[in-house]
Amino acid sequence: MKQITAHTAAELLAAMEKRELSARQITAAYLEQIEKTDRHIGAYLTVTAKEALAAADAADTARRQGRAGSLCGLPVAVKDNICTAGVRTTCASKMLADFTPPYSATAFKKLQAAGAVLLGKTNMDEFAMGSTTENSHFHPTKNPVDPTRVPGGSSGGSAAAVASRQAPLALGSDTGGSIRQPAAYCGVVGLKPTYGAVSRYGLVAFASSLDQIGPLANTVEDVALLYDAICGHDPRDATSAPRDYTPTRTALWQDISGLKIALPREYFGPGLSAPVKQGILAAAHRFEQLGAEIVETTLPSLDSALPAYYVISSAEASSNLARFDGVKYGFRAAGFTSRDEIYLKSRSQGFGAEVKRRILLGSFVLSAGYFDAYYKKAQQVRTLVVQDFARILDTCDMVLSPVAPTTAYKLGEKQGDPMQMYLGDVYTVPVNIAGLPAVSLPCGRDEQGLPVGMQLIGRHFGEAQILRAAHHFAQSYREERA
Ligand SMILES: NC(=O)C[C@H](N)C(=O)O
Repeated sequence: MKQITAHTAAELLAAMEKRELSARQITAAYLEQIEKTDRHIGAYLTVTAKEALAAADAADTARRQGRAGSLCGLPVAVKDNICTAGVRTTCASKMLADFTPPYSATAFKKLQAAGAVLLGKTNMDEFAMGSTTENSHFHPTKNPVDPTRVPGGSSGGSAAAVASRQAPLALGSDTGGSIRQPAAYCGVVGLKPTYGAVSRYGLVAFASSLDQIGPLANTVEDVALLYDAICGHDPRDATSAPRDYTPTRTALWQDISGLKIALPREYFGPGLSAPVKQGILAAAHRFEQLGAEIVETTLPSLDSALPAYYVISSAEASSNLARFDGVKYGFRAAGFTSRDEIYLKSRSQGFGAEVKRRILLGSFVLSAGYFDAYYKKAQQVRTLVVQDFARILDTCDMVLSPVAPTTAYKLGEKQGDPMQMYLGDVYTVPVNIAGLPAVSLPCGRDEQGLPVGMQLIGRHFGEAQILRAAHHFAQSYREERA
């Protein structure tokens, strides 16, 4: 018999439906796995063991009484920038190290309403700024595939939790690749939903025009299951899209023959490593064998999307993070003699180096005299990126793309070189800039056995279609490896 934690969420759900397993057994098994392995991985910042077992019992009761929601009894890990009422939500920052929110994010409320069980809160780069989870105030997270390497970021804790079987499902957030890149580095599946598909209410804001909450799991089906539970209109988020969301999970098995998949040639420029290039080309070939058509195309805005992202996201961050001033809530430095000194000392001591870098960069590009040259220009580039994708997706169903230029690198390798770190986001940020959905999933391994990821970028609200293509790909890829 397989260990409980070796199952997919869909399998666990089926086992609970047949009364072969209880939510308590499942939750206890994951808590035990956390206890055993998280010392070496560092995926979690907070583990809510007692509350999880109580929630599992409540889920078992609900199921017995015929009130089981779509995630009834399934454990889930939640990134620590998603507010959970009564449970510490730190954003992996000293600034919020003792912050317990009085309310929950809508996405988390939806999980609870569906019967999910919170296992704990996962590590991340401080305020989601970074690509390695090394920018956490608390500790770095290690990649479960090779603990000398980074798990990616900023949702590195969520990806590592799923990859090390410390959770079957996890929520992350993605501003410029923060779900997709750690999924790729850890060899799991992650979805960045269409901007507006999942409520941002209760997600601590980094860059409001780019942030989205999304699911991570070991299979495409589990990602679909979790996405179906969290998407939907929310009047508390003014950018949430009022529309009908049809379940994506049930559509996964529909045929994909005849799908048109675009492959822009700019992806293959300098910087793309050989193993990732091979993985993407092999994936394209596999899609052709599955009956899809690969269409070569161009994405001329690719190179300018990256600087535009860092201008826009930092500008928005400098404004969003102004609320952390040592007065209303969060960290307050000791030894001040004036109001200005509270601000100055609290922010100087409460934020880490990367967060300060982004605030400075953001304030600079918004300042009088520089606004037109940087911020306005970046917004113009944003329009070009939107137009590029619109042109491609007018005739093609989706775009096939690398997730990151390389596989997971060593801990500490890029820590002192922020520019190198930023360059790793070249393939993921255009998707946020255009507000499109994209799923990241494994498509190969390099010589050292490290996972290579690919992403499928869809039309706005085209989650069902990209998940379907990803599911077919993963099925055939797994069959071959087995
Ligand atoms: N937040 C993200 O999506 C990660 C991106 N690497 C950033 O630092 O902005």
